[in-house]
Formats: sequence, structure tokens, C-alpha cells
Amino acid sequence: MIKLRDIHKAYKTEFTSLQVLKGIDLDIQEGEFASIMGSSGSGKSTLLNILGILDEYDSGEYHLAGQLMKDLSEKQAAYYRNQFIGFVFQSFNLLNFKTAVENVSLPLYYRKVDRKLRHEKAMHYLEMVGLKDWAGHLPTQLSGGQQQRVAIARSMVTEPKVLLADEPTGALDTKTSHEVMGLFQKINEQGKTVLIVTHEQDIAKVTERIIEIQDGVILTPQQV
Ligand SMILES: Nc1ncnc2c1ncn2[C@@H]1O[C@H](COP(=O)(O)OP(=O)(O)OP(=O)(O)O)[C@@H](O)[C@H]1O
Repeated sequence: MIKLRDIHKAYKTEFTSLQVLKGIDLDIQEGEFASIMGSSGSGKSTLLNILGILDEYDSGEYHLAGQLMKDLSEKQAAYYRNQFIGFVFQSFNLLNFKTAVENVSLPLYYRKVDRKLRHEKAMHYLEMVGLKDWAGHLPTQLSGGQQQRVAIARSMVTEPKVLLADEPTGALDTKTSHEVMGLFQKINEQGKTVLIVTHEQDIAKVTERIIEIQDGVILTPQQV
């Protein structure tokens, strides 16, 4: 599903260049449930943003579902992102003036899905995350864990093949974190490829595979 070869990425300003990814090689098979672990600044989010086609890389190759992701136009990038990727963020990124069901259905609005179908699908995914009865609530009326569930439902509503989550439990307490991880597990069991960035060992342990990143490279199993 995902194949990275010798990926390099630097953040450049006029006078400085910070090399963040220094030759990433990684294969993720369809249906995997994996986490990317590493200390702060090791390049986890940078890597996830490249995987999610939210950012570009400088050199190397990224193949998503057999397709090389390089020099894409805005339109092409949006196409692959919409087609393949769901994204969940640490800070939920919900619209506070929209209800839970409106938040979940928003990606379908952008896809010009008609109102009735949008609502049906959004309700289906809200039910999947256990929030059917909270559909009419605003994010501010929900707990952090509930808000993250809404965000997960929103990421699933377009039926992506790959779900990427950047520190999805970073703003949650331990109990709620494990409930949210249980939800990712359930989503993975339904056949989705799920990749989670975390710096917490006990969160990573929930996944089937832990990928360790250190100073811009992935450690081999022998190094971990
Ligand atoms: N847009 C940017 N412009 C310049 N430097 C950046 C940018 N984004 C990240 N960096 C720098 O790149 C390095 C890696 O950042 P990244 O966010 O990928 O690390 P991380 O492993 O996800 O860290 P954390 O766990 O703290 O989120 C850091 O030194 C960071 O300051």
C-alpha cells in the first residue's frame, strides 16, 4: 500500500536548511495496524504529512497503491488524498459551530454528495464510533474523547484505504486514549490500513507493528 525509498526532506528558509528526513525506507502492507514512534523532533509528523500528501519531499520515492507521488499538481494531490487517505489530528480540528453530524458529513459536502446520502453516511459512521445519540451536539458540548471520535468518524466517511493519525491521543487522558485506540483497532479489523504517530510506548503497543524513527531515519528491528 505504501512504499518509501530513500525519502529526504529539509525545511529551508533563505539562510538555513534543516534536514529532517535523512533517507527513509518503509513498506506498509494493506491492512496493517502500525505506529511510528520517536522522540520529539525526530521527524514523525513530517513523515506522516508526506504520507498524507499534505507536504512534499525533496528526493527519494513514495509509492501509494502503486502510484508514484511526486511533482503532483494541486488537483492531483487532492485527488489522491481524497481517494486514499483519512487524517486524524491531535487537536481534533472540528468546526465548533457545526454539530457532530454536520462535521462528519462535511467531507461529503465537498464531494458534492447529496444532502440525504451525506446525512445517512455521517450517521452510519457516528454510530460506528458510538456517538449516534450525540449527533446534534456541538463539539464544545462533547468531551475530548467524544470529539476525537467525531473526528475519526469524519476521517472514515469518505471510506479511505489508509487512516493516518498524528498523536491522536495526545490531548486525552489514559483511559480515553485506550478507548480511542480500541476504535482504531476496530477500524483496522474492518480492513483499513491504520498508521498512528505517537511518542507514548503504551499507545504504540496497541498496534501490531512499531516503527521507530530516530533523527530522521528508521531504525531496523536490530537497532530497536
Ligand atoms: N514547517 C516547518 N518549518 C520549519 N521547520 C519545521 C517545520 N515543521 C517541522 N519543523 C522542524 O522539523 C523537525 C521535525 O519536526 P516534526 O514535527 O516532524 O517532528 P516530530 O517527531 O513529529 O516531533 P513532535 O513529537 O514534537 O511533534 C523539528 O526540529 C521541527 O522544528
